[in-house]
Amino acid sequence: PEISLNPPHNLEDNEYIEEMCSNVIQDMGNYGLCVLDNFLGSERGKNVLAEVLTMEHQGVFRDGQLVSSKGNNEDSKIRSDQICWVHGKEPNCPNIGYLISKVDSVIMRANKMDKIGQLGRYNINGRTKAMVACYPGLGSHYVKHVDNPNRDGRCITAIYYLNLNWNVQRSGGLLRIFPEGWREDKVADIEPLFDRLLFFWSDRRNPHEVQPAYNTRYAITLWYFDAMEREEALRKYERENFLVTPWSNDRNKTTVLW
Ligand SMILES: O=C(O)CCC(=O)Nc1cc2ccccc2cn1
Ligand SMILES: [Mn+2]
Repeated sequence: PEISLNPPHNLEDNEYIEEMCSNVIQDMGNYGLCVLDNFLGSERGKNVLAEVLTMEHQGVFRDGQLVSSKGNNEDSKIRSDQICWVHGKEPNCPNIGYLISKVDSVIMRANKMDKIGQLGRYNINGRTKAMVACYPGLGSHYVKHVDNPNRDGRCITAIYYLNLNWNVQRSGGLLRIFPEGWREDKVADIEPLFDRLLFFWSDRRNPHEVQPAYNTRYAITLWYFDAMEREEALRKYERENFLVTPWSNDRNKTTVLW
């Protein structure tokens, strides 16, 4: 009989997705974070990387926050992440679109499958656009912070890393998460490895920082909304007519609802 080599990444295949979702449910329940390696497989992963590199060459990245490396004089300032928001339906990035649709299906599936855990208590009904980030490798870093400290509606952060042959000893760029409730001296050190997908709760449970990077470091981030929290945030912000996307001063709409 034909030996069917199960392709390493049959993301089209339901039972593969189901198995992945039970990992997500379990790890989010136990640790508040979850790492899925080889998420797309190396070929698809490289296609996504190629699209990000093309964007970078086209100069679409907007300079991120300014962080001063030494004194505060202008020339000593280095840019931290450079970012660009992508819908995923743009004609020039079908592979970023494919990545987004696969992350969406894992999150939506896990949200429905989870009957007892925290993940099942959310009603995940949308997300931000994809934030493509590039850290220039000049020691650029990201100071310790919480993604959603004030209930703006975001419940899960999903980060897809694109860095081929990344070596933290040589290149730094480690993501260090300080999960609330873990012992004081325990942290989660996540290497930004190629084709790695990371989920973590976006709120105060997961303060995190990016340590200085010495090679260019690429990542794509999606933030998923809980319907209820997002609804409350929109009501609250509209009353105080705050920017309803406190995470980005990106004028155009950065939210997508299913
Ligand atoms: O690249 C990583 O490993 C994580 C980096 C990271 O935390 N990025 C990030 C980027 C952000 C940009 C705007 C507003 C809030 C933000 C919060 N977090
Ligand atoms: Mn963050």
